[in-house]
Amino acid sequence: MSPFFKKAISSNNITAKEATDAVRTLLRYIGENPDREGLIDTPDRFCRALLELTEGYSSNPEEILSTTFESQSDEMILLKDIEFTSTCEHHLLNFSGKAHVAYIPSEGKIVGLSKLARIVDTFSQRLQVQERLTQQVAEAIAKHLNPQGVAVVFEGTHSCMCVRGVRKQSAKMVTSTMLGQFRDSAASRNEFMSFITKN
Ligand SMILES: Nc1nc2c(ncn2[C@@H]2O[C@H](COP(=O)(O)OP(=O)(O)OP(=O)(O)O)[C@@H](O)[C@H]2O)c(=O)[nH]1
Ligand SMILES: [Zn+2]
Repeated sequence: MSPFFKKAISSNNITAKEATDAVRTLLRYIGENPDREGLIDTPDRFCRALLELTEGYSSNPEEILSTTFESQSDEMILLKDIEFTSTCEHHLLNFSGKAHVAYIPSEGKIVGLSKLARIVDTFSQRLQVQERLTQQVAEAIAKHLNPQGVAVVFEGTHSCMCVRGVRKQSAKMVTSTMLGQFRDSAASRNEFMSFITKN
């Protein structure tokens, strides 16, 4: 392993050697030889990939949503079909799909559209279950923008159900969190649902 990578993957008081040794153990656990040519750099790559997939732990939702703009709008603002990719905390396997995020501003306080996608990334790039991911995105927007309502839907395909276990390739999990006006008003909820189901 190069000294650069040794330094790069030390994290949370765990040294690169401890982390890569753990992966070497797992490789031996499945009957592989971690010293064969094709696997020699794999523990290092795996640790770097895992850090990359969980870099949302070091991103701060409050900071992302801190730049706001004034607008007279009090209508629903929706960003739909936001690709997300996350890691299931039960199996450490990928789940991914699309998220749809809407809010109804209050006091004319809006955010740049990309920030909604950044919030999705922040919480996706952690070990997750889809229900909590959905709720965290909605609650972060509710907390930092104080809007009249927030609606969040995630549609995800879980590798742990596709490539192993029950092996259902087409099954999709759909989760939603509705807050404020989207929870209280069927009309607002229906408007949101009709937008996200339209092409
Ligand atoms: N509710 C929920 N369940 C999830 C999510 N991701 C994975 N799971 C499920 O987590 C469960 C873990 O169940 P266990 O019985 O402990 O694990 P397992 O023996 O590997 O289960 P199988 O996947 O059924 O083989 C499985 O049913 C997975 O389908 C998620 O985001 N939300
Ligand atoms: Zn899983």
